[in-house]
Amino acid sequence: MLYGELPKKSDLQRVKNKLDESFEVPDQAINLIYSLPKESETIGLMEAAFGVLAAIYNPTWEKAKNKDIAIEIVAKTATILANIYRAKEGLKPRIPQPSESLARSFLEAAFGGHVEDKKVKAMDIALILYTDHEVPASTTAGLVAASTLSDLYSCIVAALSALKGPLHGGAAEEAFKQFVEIGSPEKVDEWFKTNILDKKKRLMGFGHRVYRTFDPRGKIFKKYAEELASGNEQVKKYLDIAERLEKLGVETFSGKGVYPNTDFYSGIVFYGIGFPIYMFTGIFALSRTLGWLAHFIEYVEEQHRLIRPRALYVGPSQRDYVPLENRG
Ligand SMILES: CC(=O)SCCNC(=O)CCNC(=O)[C@H](O)C(C)(C)COP(=O)(O)OP(=O)(O)OC[C@H]1O[C@@H](n2cnc3c(N)ncnc32)[C@H](O)[C@@H]1OP(=O)(O)O
Ligand SMILES: O=C([O-])CC(=O)C(=O)O
Repeated sequence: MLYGELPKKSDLQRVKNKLDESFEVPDQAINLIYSLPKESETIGLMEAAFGVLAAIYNPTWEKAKNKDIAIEIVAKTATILANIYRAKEGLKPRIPQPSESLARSFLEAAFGGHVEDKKVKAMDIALILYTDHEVPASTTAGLVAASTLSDLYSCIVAALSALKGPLHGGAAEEAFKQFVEIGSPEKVDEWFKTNILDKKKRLMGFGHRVYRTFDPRGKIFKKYAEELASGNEQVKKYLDIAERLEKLGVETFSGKGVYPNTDFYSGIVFYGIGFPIYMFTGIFALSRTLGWLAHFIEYVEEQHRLIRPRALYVGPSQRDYVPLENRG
């Protein structure tokens, strides 16, 4: 993602070492997370923590250093997100430790002990599937910040703020909330009729600005949701609800090119790994951080220009200034 080529063994080891030695974050970032109310929203907490890192590190752009800073940021994102979970669950702070994968280091820091292989594998796949997707709203927001030569940590804050919305990265949480609201597979049809057909609500986890067919990542998430559902009745119930809802959604909306997107099944995977709904967008962010950084660095190093759109003024050509006291 960062270097444009698959690494040689020695390159991979160098990147892995850099990642493993970068999990520490300044105490002020962890203290800030723990000082805020437990109900605080996850992406807001990530923005706050990254604001602290931006203030303390404030790195300048240097070709020789940018990619190393990117790896440091990915490691620190895992630390921040694991500790947001721990703070919200009333657990003590814990720094991720080196392991065979970022997925394992992150999960074991969050949950505070050994995590079974099938959950680590599902997390690893989720980190890969969400890593990058061209220039969606969050990447665009971060690119605008990067184009001003703002520091890389601040660019992440910009990207996070756009990711959070339910039309973008927040959709996995909204999709899963639908499954919870429905409650059982036999209630899907009635819920769909009332909410989607009659009240004309948007079916969350469906539709995409680019795809006019099934999002290929959704099929892979579904496969891992199925694996996590085996032996877990609660996950199986949500999967059954999702499958029925998917069928009704495709029957109703495929004519408009609206199909399930990557967020439709990902929440079931995150829930199956053991995370509550409030973590879903944060996990998306943990994965997408690498893709964002690759875009920012490529843009600044290879085609840098300040991003500054113009607007076409369509109002009246002449307006007189009326003093406040004369405005009625
Ligand atoms: C990782 C990601 O960010 S993936 C996207 C995650 N977001 C969601 O799942 C939220 C739900 N989806 C949506 O709101 C939209 O599909 C978006 C914002 C993602 C993309 O929207 P656009 O490409 O701009 O589609 P647009 O809003 O123009 O809709 C086109 C038509 O499809 C319909 N449509 C699009 N998405 C949906 C949906 N989820 N449910 C019902 N109808 C939909 C619209 O009502 C519209 O119908 P019309 O032509 O009869 O008015
Ligand atoms: O590409 C988009 O518009 C949304 C996105 O980030 C994704 O699908 O991963």
